[in-house]
Amino acid sequence: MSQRNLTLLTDLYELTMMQGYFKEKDANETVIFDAFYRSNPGGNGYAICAGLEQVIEYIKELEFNSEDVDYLRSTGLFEEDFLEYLLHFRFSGDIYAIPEGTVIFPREPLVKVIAPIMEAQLVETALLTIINHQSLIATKTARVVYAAEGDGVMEFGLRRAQGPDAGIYGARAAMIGGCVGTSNVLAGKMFNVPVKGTHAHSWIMSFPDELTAFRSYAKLYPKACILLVDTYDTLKSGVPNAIKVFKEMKEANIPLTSYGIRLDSGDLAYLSKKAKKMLTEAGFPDAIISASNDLDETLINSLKIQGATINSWGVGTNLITSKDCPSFGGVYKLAAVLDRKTGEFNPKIKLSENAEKITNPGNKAIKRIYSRETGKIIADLICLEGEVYDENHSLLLFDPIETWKKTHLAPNTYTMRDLLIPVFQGGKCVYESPAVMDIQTYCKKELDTLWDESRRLVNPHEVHVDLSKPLWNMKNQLLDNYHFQES
Ligand SMILES: Nc1ncnc2c1ncn2[C@@H]1O[C@H](COP(=O)(O)OP(=O)(O)OP(=O)(O)O)[C@@H](O)[C@H]1O
Ligand SMILES: O=P(O)(O)OC[C@H]1O[C@H](OP(=O)(O)OP(=O)(O)O)[C@H](O)[C@@H]1O
Ligand SMILES: O=C(O)c1cccnc1
Repeated sequence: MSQRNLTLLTDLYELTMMQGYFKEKDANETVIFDAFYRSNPGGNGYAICAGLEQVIEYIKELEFNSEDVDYLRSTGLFEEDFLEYLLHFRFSGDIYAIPEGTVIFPREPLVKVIAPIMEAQLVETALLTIINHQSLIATKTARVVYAAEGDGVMEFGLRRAQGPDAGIYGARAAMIGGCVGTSNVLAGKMFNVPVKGTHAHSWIMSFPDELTAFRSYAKLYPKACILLVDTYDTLKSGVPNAIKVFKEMKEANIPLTSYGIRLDSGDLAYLSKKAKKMLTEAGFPDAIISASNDLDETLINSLKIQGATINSWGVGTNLITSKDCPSFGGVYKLAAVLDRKTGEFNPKIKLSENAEKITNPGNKAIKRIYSRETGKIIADLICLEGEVYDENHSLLLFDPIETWKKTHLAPNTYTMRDLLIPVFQGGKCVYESPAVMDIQTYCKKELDTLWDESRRLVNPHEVHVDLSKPLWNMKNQLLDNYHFQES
């Protein structure tokens, strides 16, 4: 929540390293850090990035107050000159980021921080916790919404979220990923997104009988009258009583605009088909049949295959916790250090036994390449800042590991777009976050740029993320230099 001071929301080592930079190094040395992730969550073919607005709020409000400094002093780890520096600390650097709601792929920088090393180091933890959480939930939601094949998906997870923050910002991310509404009222207010809901079993149980409970609900909420039919017996009591109430509404000339039932237990395929038949025969073919009960994309997909007649889905636990894949795995790595003498960035690389974990050095940009004919993504190209491409020329892409795998794009058959946009310049925010519902609209368009092969839930086709020749050369040069030093 934006009013809180999140300045100390960091791992202790960021602060101990900051003090080290302050004392042992040129504290103002400008560096580049990249935030990126290594593999798509939950076996998905892509991810949706989310959380930038909260990162921006966090950076804008970064400020150590005297209580923060007193607390740090009490740890006994920090010296007075450093604590004094913290009292005047402000973020003064540049940040580039991929806008929220964009389809993203592994290894591409989602956020690039160019700042004095002490500042760039401090923001690592909060930036990652925000981006990792919201991107995870937005991606999970995109899968659930895909399985629902155009039916509305409501986010019902607050009660099962891992605490208030996960509930609030998870709801925000779920809206970005495509939910039609959330049951979370605070999220509705904070982000100006639709709030939706039905009623609980307790409502039915608090009345002497189910019919009276339904009648009372319909009287109060005739315009959004979804009745929960499984408290006692779905087909023998719940659905017949709901039909009775809908008939009474019809007879009283109350317009039946948004009305129907919610199933929350039992065999949802069987019950929905039976309920649909009963509602249709009673003259209510357009009644909404919504379902909930530990749903996720796999179950929704299975229910579709079984011919379930459900057309509205309430999804809680599995979505808000991303239960099958509980973390996003975004990391934040040093990519370059400015050489004050030359004014050039010296690229830095992190080595690993695992080729996937070797970082991409330098000051980078990302070009998204689309087919001019279909508008679909062909590949992403990570290149060095300043590389110039011309869509009127041919383009040769190659796999950065299996370099013999090449794709040749003929002139004028593709278009290119820069993914990273300026967010902070010299410490000043230069970007205004769109409204969440506008991000959702943008995200839907983004998802349309994926081939269906990359959207399918199981074993999706991986979109290629290639390196430009200059970046590939730089990376290999650094690897060679390292091995040369070793030998
Ligand atoms: N036709 C179906 N195919 C696959 N899964 C289903 C089907 N119908 C329901 N499910 C799912 O099976 C799981 C268990 O449902 P089950 O009916 O066993 O328990 P329940 O009726 O929810 O009992 P409870 O009253 O304790 O909630 C839920 O996740 C539910 O969504
Ligand atoms: O199953 P989820 O995907 O997590 O969706 C949210 C669940 O929360 C409610 O159940 P709960 O038992 O908490 O309350 P209720 O009495 O309203 O059913 C609702 O009926 C759903 O089953
Ligand atoms: O409004 C609902 O039906 C609802 C809200 C939260 C959790 N389960 C259901």
